[in-house]
Amino acid sequence: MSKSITFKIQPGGSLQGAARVPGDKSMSHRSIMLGSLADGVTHVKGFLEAEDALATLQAFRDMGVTIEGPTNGEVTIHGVGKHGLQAPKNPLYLGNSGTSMRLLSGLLAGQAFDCVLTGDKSLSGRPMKRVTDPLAAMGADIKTTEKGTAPLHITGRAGQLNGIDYVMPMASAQVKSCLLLAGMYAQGVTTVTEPAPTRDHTERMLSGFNYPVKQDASTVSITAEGKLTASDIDVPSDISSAAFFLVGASIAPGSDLTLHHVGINPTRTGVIDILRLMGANIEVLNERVVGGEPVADLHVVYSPLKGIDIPEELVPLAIDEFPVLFVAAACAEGQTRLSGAEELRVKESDRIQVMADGLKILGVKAEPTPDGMVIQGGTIGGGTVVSHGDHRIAMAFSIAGLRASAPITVLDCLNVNTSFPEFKDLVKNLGLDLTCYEEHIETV
Ligand SMILES: O=C(O)C1=C[C@@H](OP(=O)(O)O)[C@@H](O)[C@H](O)C1
Ligand SMILES: C=C(OP(=O)(O)O)C(=O)O
Repeated sequence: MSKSITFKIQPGGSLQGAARVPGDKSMSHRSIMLGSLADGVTHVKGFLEAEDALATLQAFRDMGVTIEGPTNGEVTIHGVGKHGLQAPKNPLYLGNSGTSMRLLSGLLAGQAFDCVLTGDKSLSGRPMKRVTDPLAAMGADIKTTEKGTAPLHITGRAGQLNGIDYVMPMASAQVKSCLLLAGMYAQGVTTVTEPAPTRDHTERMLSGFNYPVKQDASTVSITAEGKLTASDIDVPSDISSAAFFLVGASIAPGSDLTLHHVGINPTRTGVIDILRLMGANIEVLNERVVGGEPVADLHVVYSPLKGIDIPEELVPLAIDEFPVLFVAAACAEGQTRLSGAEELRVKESDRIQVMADGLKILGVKAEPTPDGMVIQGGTIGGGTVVSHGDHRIAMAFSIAGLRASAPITVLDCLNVNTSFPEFKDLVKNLGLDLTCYEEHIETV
């Protein structure tokens, strides 16, 4: 038996009140990784209790790390030190999580044991050569399928990795982080240069654990000369989860919403910049720094949006927010054009094609291009769309219901649990008329 989840959304409504969305997914992954490799005990608050981050947590338990929790977002990690991981008895199953697989491939390349990384159907179709090629140049031994996908068979090359100077062909925080983690086990200096700024949580958290990392403009360097000292971590709310509500309140007349304690690291705030360029009314309040990461409360009030050409430099800073930004564009007056976003085609689904298909079903003029989309704003109708098992597509089409003229049914929503299990309850409490149907399907 397998489970299938369908969301049915009645049209209209507005988002009102205040909420704290769950913890940042990127930081939750990294808190487990660095906490496990640290000397001492790390306490994490605000940990994201969703499938992706839990897959990372389970992987480290499988490698012998004692981890207590999560209980109400609190996790206690009994660090085993940089060289203390043990060989897992079985392949490490990483579910739907690209971050887990790509970061772990780097971290495990230089260990004293072999292991296999596997994932679900979506993760098993995502490109891994982007990490295994530069890792091979460092001396790693990782086998992929012929297509360059998982499962990854890693032969541990303890003491045999060498630092490289790598200029990334794409703006990817996962590739950058993978190489930095491998660099912690390599001889000499590992240097990564990015073509555009991407999220820097790995660099910040390494510094928070007292591990030396050198940053100079678009280049980050690391060596094996260092150790991680346990450090308490307070994970703020995930701006990528907050984005659904920022867009929802911006498009639904009558909305007035405050989102508390949201991470506003400048490498993540592209969604605020893009929405403001479109005319959104978003205030950033009570800015503060918590555990080396900037945090604020976000106040958003409905405001009519207009179409824009999205500046390409904002793309990596809003990379996970495009599904819901496409919904904002569909509600805006005039045309919105996105380019330079070909990375969207290799996420949990092809987010350009899947969003264009769904928007067309809802009567929106949306034309996919190889690296983006052109959307003519106007009205959103009703219909049945498919999320293709992609959490962000499921949540984006749910938010579209706020401005739809007829009910929207979103099929295949189980994967919302990978990043935001509380989404359906929270969005309902704030004003969206969403009903969740669960079906059990016979599998052969
Ligand atoms: O490093 C991270 O935590 C992430 C980086 C991004 O992926 P890419 O590096 O593939 O852009 C993003 O899409 C993903 O959700 C999380
Ligand atoms: C792309 C995403 O995550 P990952 O790459 O970790 O699967 C996401 O959460 O939108």
